[in-house]
Amino acid sequence: MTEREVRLVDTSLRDGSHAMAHQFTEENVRDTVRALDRAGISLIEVAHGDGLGGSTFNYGFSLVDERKLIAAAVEEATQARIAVLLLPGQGTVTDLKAAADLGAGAVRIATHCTEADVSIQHFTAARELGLETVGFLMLSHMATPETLAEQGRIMVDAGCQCVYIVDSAGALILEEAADRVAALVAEFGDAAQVGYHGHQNLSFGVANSVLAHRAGAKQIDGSLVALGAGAGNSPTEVLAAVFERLGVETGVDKDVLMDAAENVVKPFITRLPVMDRSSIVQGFAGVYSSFLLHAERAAERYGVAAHEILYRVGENCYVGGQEDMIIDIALELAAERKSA
Ligand SMILES: CC[C@H](O)CC(=O)C(=O)O
Ligand SMILES: [Mn+2]
Repeated sequence: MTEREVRLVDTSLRDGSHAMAHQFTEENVRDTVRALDRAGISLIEVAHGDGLGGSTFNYGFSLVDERKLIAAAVEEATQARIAVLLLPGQGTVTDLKAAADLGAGAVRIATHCTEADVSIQHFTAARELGLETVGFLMLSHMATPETLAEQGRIMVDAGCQCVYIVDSAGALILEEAADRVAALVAEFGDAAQVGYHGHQNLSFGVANSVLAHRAGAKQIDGSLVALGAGAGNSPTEVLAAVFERLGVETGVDKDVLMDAAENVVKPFITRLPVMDRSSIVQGFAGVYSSFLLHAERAAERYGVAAHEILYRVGENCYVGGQEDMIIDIALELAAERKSA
C-alpha cells in the first residue's frame, strides 16, 4: 500500500455544528461517520462547535447531548478514530475523561493563539488517558510566525503530538498561511507534526491547505460540503480531489467522499455555507468564523446590518468567548443610527 503523505481530518460534525446552530441529530452523526469511515478518513471530529461543554446559553444549546453523539460516532466507526474538541475553561478534564470512556481516541485542545499555556494540564490529562493529542492555535492570523512557534512549543512540551495553525477567521492569504506552518515545522523538527485548519471566508481554504502541506503540514482539516463556521471549512471532498491531482497520497477515496457530500451531508444542511457579504467581511476584518450566526441574530433583533457588526468586531479584535460583546456592538450601532 502507498504510504499516506498527508492525513485529511474531517470536522463536519464539529465545526459544522456552528453552521447547523448545534442542531445535529444522532442520525446525521451516524450517517456521516459511516460515510467518512468508508472513504478512509482516519480522524473524525465530533462535538458541539465550541467543544466539550459548549452547549450553553452563550454559545447555543445542542439539540442532542454531545455525549450521545460521541457514543453514536464511536459505534459507527470501523477504522476511524473519533476526536473531540476541548477549549480549556469551557470543557474540563472531567468532560475529557467522559469522552474517553465513551471511546473517543483523540482530543484537539484549542486556545487563543497567544494563550497556549492554559492547555498544559489538559494535554497532561489527555496523554494519561492514552489519547492522541492535537493543539489548535486559534485565530492564528493575529500572531506572527515566531510567536506561533513559541506558543506551539508550549503545547508540544506539554504532550501535544500535532499543533495546528488554525485560520479561524479565514483571513490568511497564501504565504501568510505557509510561513506560519513553516515556522512551526522548523521549531518542532521530529518532535511533533504540524496541521492546518482553513476557513473559506476569502476563498483560500484549499489553496492555503496545499501550501501548508508544501511547507510541511502533515494533517489538514476539511468538512464535507464545507460545512463549518463562516463561509465554511475547506471542503474535504475538494481537498481529496486536489491532492490526488497533485499526486499527493491521502489514503482516502475522493469518489466516496463526493458521494457522502452530495447524498449524506447536503440533504441535512439547513443553511449552505456561502461566501456572502458577512462571511467575506469576517475574512477581511479577521473575525472568528463562529461569530457569524451570533451577528446575524443580533442584526435581526436590533435592526442593524450583520456585516457592520462584524466590521466592528474586527476593529475591536474580539476573540472566542466574547460572543456576548456582539450584542453590545449591535446596540451601539442601533444607538448611533438613532442619533444620526
Ligand atoms: C470555538 C472553537 C472553534 O470553532 C475552533 C475552530 O474550528 C476555529 O477556531 O476555526
Ligand atoms: Mn474552524
